[in-house]
Amino acid sequence: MMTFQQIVLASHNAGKLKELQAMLGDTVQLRSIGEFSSVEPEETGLSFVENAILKARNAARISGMPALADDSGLAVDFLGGAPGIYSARYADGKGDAANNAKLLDVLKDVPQEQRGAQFVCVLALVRHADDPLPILCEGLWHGRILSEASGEHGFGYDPLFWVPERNCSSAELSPADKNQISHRARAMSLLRQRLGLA
Ligand SMILES: O=c1nc[nH]c2c1ncn2[C@H]1C[C@H](O)[C@@H](COP(=O)(O)OP(=O)(O)OP(=O)(O)O)O1
Ligand SMILES: [Mg+2]
Repeated sequence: MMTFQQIVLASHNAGKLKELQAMLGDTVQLRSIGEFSSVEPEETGLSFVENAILKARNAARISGMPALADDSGLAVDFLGGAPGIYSARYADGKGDAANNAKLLDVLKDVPQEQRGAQFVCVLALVRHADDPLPILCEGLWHGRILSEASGEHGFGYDPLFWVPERNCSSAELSPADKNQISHRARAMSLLRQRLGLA
């Protein structure tokens, strides 16, 4: 079994840090890569797995610590899985509000029953920068894209993501509830099992 007291989180996204730390509990402390560097690596991979590994290795190299990365995004059925790994860059780096506005616009004439989508999360944990055996865990969350934004919690595409099992948007869920059922929660549950924390 691997034990870690501190892991560096290879993410500059404060929403992810908050959610992942809440899921991990206080046995493992996540430190933000932002404490070590403000430079974000270019996400050149073609898959969530590749980008998660790339970010984890980069953070381990910079910090000298074991590193956890989260590569995640929204895969919309009608768009053949787009924006997918490009979710954060969908509106050319203009941020969450612009990404959401673009998605609403692209789907404006698409009827309800064709608005299915999945949130995807891949977690990659490396013990050191050159680790030949990263731990990889994936989680999916099925829902639908709303035709207007709703809710104030969460981050990213949460206001546009309808959660069928709760009858509300992901941004209307309490943080604790989202952390029980989200794509990230599913991936983290697998990771906790792999680390012997579950
Ligand atoms: O629970 C979520 N609720 C709403 N939106 C979400 C969620 N999970 C991922 N997303 C969206 C945000 C971003 O548009 C993309 C992740 O992109 P991704 O590159 O993995 O993260 P990021 O650039 O924000 O931070 P970083 O790469 O430093 O970890 O998917
Ligand atoms: Mg990113």
